[in-house]
Amino acid sequence: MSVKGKQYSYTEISKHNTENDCWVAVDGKVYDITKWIGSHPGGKEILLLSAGRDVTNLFESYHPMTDKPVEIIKKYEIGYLSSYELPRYVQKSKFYATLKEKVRAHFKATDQDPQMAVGIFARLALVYILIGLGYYLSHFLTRNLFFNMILAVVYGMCQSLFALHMMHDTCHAAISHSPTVWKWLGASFDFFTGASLYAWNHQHVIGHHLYTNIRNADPDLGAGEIDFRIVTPFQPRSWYHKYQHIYAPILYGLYTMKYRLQDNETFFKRVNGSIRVTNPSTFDWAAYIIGKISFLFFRFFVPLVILKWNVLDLIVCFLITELYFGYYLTINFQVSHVAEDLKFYGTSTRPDEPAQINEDWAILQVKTTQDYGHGSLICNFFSGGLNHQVVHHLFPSIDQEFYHQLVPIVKSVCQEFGVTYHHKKTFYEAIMSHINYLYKMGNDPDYVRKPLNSKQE
Ligand code: HEM
Repeated sequence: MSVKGKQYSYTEISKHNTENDCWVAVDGKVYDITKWIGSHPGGKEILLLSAGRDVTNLFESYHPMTDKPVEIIKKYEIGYLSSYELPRYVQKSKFYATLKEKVRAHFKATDQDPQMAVGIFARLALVYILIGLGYYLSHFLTRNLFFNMILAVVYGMCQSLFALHMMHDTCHAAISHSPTVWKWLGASFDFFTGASLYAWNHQHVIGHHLYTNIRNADPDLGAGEIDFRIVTPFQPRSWYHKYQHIYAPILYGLYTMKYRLQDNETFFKRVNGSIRVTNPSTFDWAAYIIGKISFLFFRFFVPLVILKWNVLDLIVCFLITELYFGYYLTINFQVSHVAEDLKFYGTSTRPDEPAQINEDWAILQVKTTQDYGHGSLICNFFSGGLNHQVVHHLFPSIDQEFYHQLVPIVKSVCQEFGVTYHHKKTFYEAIMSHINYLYKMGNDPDYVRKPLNSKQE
């Protein structure tokens, strides 16, 4: 058997996940890209995150403007992938290729660089100033509890904008072409918020974006058979789910606190929900440890020891900031994916052989995602462009400032291929659609849709 005809299981390729031994799988083929890592224009960090995995859809969605990677990777082919760790998409349509062609033509015609929007550095500077100012005002300005509670909200807002304008674009390599810029901006997220970008990269880039709304694969849907919410047709219903439209949105506030704790699992247990975590580098470890120390120092040591805050006042203000930050981020993501008319995929329990999703990856992104508030500068700024979530999922490495330009292109290709593009006029409509969905899933057993997994159809 020739080397290229050899079959490899996912357990075999998962062992090759270091700089000196790096394999990936794309479209059912296995590639040993160890020699290419140092030459990758997108940097070695993003390849190491992908190492030892099936990265078909990352490979397709992170090179939207060029076919060069397809040519290069051919040289490194060593065989075939014989089994899968996570669900795989068994449909391949011309939808994404057609869309990418039109998007490329758009950037060429308008002479714009998708990762270098005009306002990009001004926006970055603004959110860095805001997070510093938010911290200063909420801790140093006054000792009046009432004003401090208001300022705690302001600080929560500053952290949210920092995450949505800096961290989120950075994790998707959507700011500049420099892997060094992504690395250091990413580390500054750990420093300023105490949450790990390395953990987020696994949850969001490797998990959520590749397996959107697929039960037991998308980490944003929660794992385990019993969850505090029932949002997919594959979960057992419990009596308390009747009230999930009331309590779930309240619990969303705990998200950032839970997230910081979950970082520890990512680093020590090497798992993030359904996603296997690869070995963190010394840099990742340093960012994580410094992030936790700076969090404890700035959020507790400075106010309690240096500024001599009353403990109870600090706890109240700390919780307000955190709850606000938690709500802001979670609601932003939930209204885009967990709402009426959106699709969910998967199986009730994780089988030995994971689900085959009878769908094309790019089309699934459109079916599982909704936009809101197109044309509203307020929605655009305060959501970090994620009111154009469909475009973001299809082109994660394109800067958020371009999303609104791409919406008409995506809509026209959706129309051509008969795919419904979901859009709510306002944020209020989007949020109500999320709450209604929670209500219907919790209260109407008939609302549970037919499973969309090919294995169960
Ligand atoms: C495994 C084989 C891969 C090959 C052969 C490859 C090849 C390339 C090439 C040739 C470029 C330069 C593109 C240009 O000239 O515009 C590039 C850029 C890039 N790649 Fe990859 N790539 C691979 C995997 C990946 C994966 C899995 C990811 C995502 C997780 C990724 C993310 C990026 C990014 C972010 C850039 C930078 C784009 C820019 O700033 O212009 N690559 N890659």
